[in-house]
Amino acid sequence: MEIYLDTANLEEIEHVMQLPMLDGVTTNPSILSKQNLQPKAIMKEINQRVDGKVWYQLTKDKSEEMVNEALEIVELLDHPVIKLPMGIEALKACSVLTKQGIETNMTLVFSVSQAILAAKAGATYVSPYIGRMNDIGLEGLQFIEDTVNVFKAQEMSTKVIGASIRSNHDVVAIASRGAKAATMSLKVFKQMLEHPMTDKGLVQFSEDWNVYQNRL
Ligand SMILES: O=C(CO)[C@@H](O)[C@H](O)[C@H](O)[C@H](O)COP(=O)(O)O
Repeated sequence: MEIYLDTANLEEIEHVMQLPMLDGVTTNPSILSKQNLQPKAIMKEINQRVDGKVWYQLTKDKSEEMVNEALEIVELLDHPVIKLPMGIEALKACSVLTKQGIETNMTLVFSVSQAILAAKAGATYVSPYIGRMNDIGLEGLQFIEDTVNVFKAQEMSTKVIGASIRSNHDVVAIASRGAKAATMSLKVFKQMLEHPMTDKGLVQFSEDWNVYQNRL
């Protein structure tokens, strides 16, 4: 399973990016807007700190402009993934970028039919937003399962990446339903990593070891 950090915060990225299980960093306009640098400057800074894929979401409306924006960003990154917000113009741009060998992600996908169209346009990934679906009473996990099943049945190679993930339990739930990737905040990543019983066990082992060493 691919695991991404959903952030443009350089301190957060430096804090964990050396860990080998992280596959890169995903961003979107809201995430970038929290920084005080121009978007291209932030993307370059992220790229310097990440040994993996760096995802950038296009901001233009028309497919031609989207393709041009994507090509400018691709120049700046070692392993770019271009995110396109679901829509007719994005589908057109996606297919152009795919034909040029650029990895793409159709984001803001909220129905299986949208996911099918994204896959047909050649998207490398589609992003269902689990948290935001659950917030409005939709079944985020069922959606992941249905999309994975349709892709399997149709032999479509597009991967499902779970986005808008709110806890480590969401990560496990989407993994067990066949999502190939997840993107999450540092908080959720830490939830995946840490457990109070691990901490308690470490303290106990260390105390027992010290007692044993002092006795010898
Ligand atoms: O779509 C991707 C990655 O494919 C993400 O970067 C995605 O934009 C973010 O996970 C969401 O915007 C975060 O959603 P939320 O936590 O604000 O509900």
